[in-house]
This record gives sequence, structure tokens and C-alpha cells, in this order.
Amino acid sequence: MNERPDRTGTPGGPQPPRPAPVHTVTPAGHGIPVSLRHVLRGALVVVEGGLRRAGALEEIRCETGRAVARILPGPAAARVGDSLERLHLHADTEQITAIRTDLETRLRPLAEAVLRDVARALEPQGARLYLGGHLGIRVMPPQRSLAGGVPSGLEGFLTPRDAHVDSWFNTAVNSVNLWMAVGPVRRGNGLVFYPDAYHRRPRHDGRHTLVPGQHTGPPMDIELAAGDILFFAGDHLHASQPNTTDETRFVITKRLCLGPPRYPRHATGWVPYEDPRLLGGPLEPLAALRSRLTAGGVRDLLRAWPRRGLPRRSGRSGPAAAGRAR
Ligand SMILES: O=C(O)CCC(=O)C(=O)O
Ligand SMILES: [Fe+2]
Repeated sequence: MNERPDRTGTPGGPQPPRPAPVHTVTPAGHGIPVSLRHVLRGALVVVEGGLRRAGALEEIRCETGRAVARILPGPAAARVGDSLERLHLHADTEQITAIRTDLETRLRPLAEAVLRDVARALEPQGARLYLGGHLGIRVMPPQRSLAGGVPSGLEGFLTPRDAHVDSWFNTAVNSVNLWMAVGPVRRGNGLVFYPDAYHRRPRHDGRHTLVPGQHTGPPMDIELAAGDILFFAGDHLHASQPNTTDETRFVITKRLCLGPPRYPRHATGWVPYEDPRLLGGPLEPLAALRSRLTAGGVRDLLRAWPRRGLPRRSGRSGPAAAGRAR
């Protein structure tokens, strides 16, 4: 049974998650039939094989294989081979952490290309889309294999992140999460959602912790095949499922905003979203301006100024530069 840290106000204590209701769509020749409005109303939508478009899944897995070969001794890397799900059998926690960190740099251009491709392929949304600077490389080994000095600050990336809403951190409230399965996601190593809590604005402690005792409704989990992309509203209450399976779970996350980003007043950070029309041209340096010229963007400048002067343009360059949104 999956044990979850339980801050949620489920009467009678923690309940095992039930399968979440998801809408499954298949990309067709003309594009990806997903309405982001529907997602922002709370729907969980799976785009079957979305990451296989343009061979992205294979490229990501190959690049990951190269990271494994750079960090593990030859024989261990050979034993991992194509089976990234078995990484924890041949790499210790420190090595997995190093591979994950390496991938934050190596996979960034590819993940950005996937996001641009998906945004282009989506059915017309009736509003401009903005591309999030966030990149999440989420390599989650089975809990029982994590040993020794598990580094802090990697909750949601290497170790489980408790129930949260993404905009408590740095994302916009109108942001949609693209949770892209690089390997299979099982019940027992994925995400849990609390759909009843969506739109109820669950209270948090001012940082990233849910105030206990609130009604969140029952937890629901999901299963994905390698290559599937789950679209969900980042402001769904959700949590990592502590990995009780025998497989390392590997997911990459990017984000899209429907319309100009709106940041909540009490966010602890800020992440840029870029106007794709300006990317790749002379106006590219202005691509994140729309998200900078928001109350959240200005608050972030004021927060950052005394510490490090004016920040650079955006989080697109440099590993984990935009701060890690959860
Ligand atoms: O993958 C996980 O365990 C956490 C994911 C998450 O919180 C997110 O994508 O916002
Ligand atoms: Fe999250």
C-alpha cells in the first residue's frame, strides 16, 4: 500500500489513492486535440505518445544514456543500458543525483524544443500561449534504494514532494503542467491528485506546506506509458507518490500559460514565461518581458535586487536558473 505523508484532511486518516479520471487523447495528423481551458477547469488530460512526436522520446532516452555513461563506471553504465528504470540497481544515490543534475543542462534545449512543438501543435486556444522557463528533471528511485546523504532541496526531483500547489512556489496560476513520462509511470511511483481541492485554494503555511486538517477529498493517482504527456493545471493540489515500485520513475516537466501569466501575491519565487513569437528573432531578448511586467515579476525584482542586482533576462539559459518550480 502506498504510504503518503498525510497533511490532508481525509476523514479516518490516509486512504489509498484511487485511479484518477483522465481524458485520453491521441495526437492526430492535424495536431494535439487538447483544450487548455478544459485543463484549467480541472481536467487531467493524457496525450498518448505525445513525447514520441518528432522522435523526442528516443532522443531524451539516448541523451540520458550518455549522462549515465559519463557518470557511472563503464561496466555499471553497460548494465543500465537502455533500462533507465533499473538505474537504482547500478548507481548509488550520489551518482543518481549527479546524473539528474547533468541532465538539467543537457536536456534543456531538447525540452524547450518539445514545448515549442507541443504549443504549435495544440488546437487553437483563443488566447496567446506563453512558454515557461521552468524545467523539471524528475528522477525518482524507489524509496527503499535511497540511502546515505540524500541531498536536500530536491523534493519533487529525486525525493517525494508533499501535497502542494505549484503557484505557492513560482509559477503562474493560469499555468498548465506538461508532465512528460520518459519511462512508464505506475500506480505507486507517480503523482497523486486531490481533485476535490481544486478551486478551493487550499491554505499553506506561507511557504510550501499545506496547513493540515483541510478538506482535500480522496487522493487519486495515474498511470502513464513511456512517451505519454499528462496535462494538468499546476494549481491542482498534487503530491509525489513515494516510490514503492521496483522501478526508477523518470519524468520531465515543462509549463505553458494560457494568456499572460498571473502570479499570486504570496508566491515565494517567480519564473518567466516567454512569448514564442519573439523566440529565434532579433526581439528574443524581449520574449519574457510580458511576464516580467506583471505584479509578480516586479515583486521578484524587488526581492532579488538587494541580493544580486538586476537579474539576467530569464531562466532559459543555465541549469535550474529559473528556480525550481514544483
Ligand atoms: O514528479 C513529481 O513527483 C512532482 C511533480 C510536480 O510537483 C510538478 O510537476 O509540479
Ligand atoms: Fe508540482
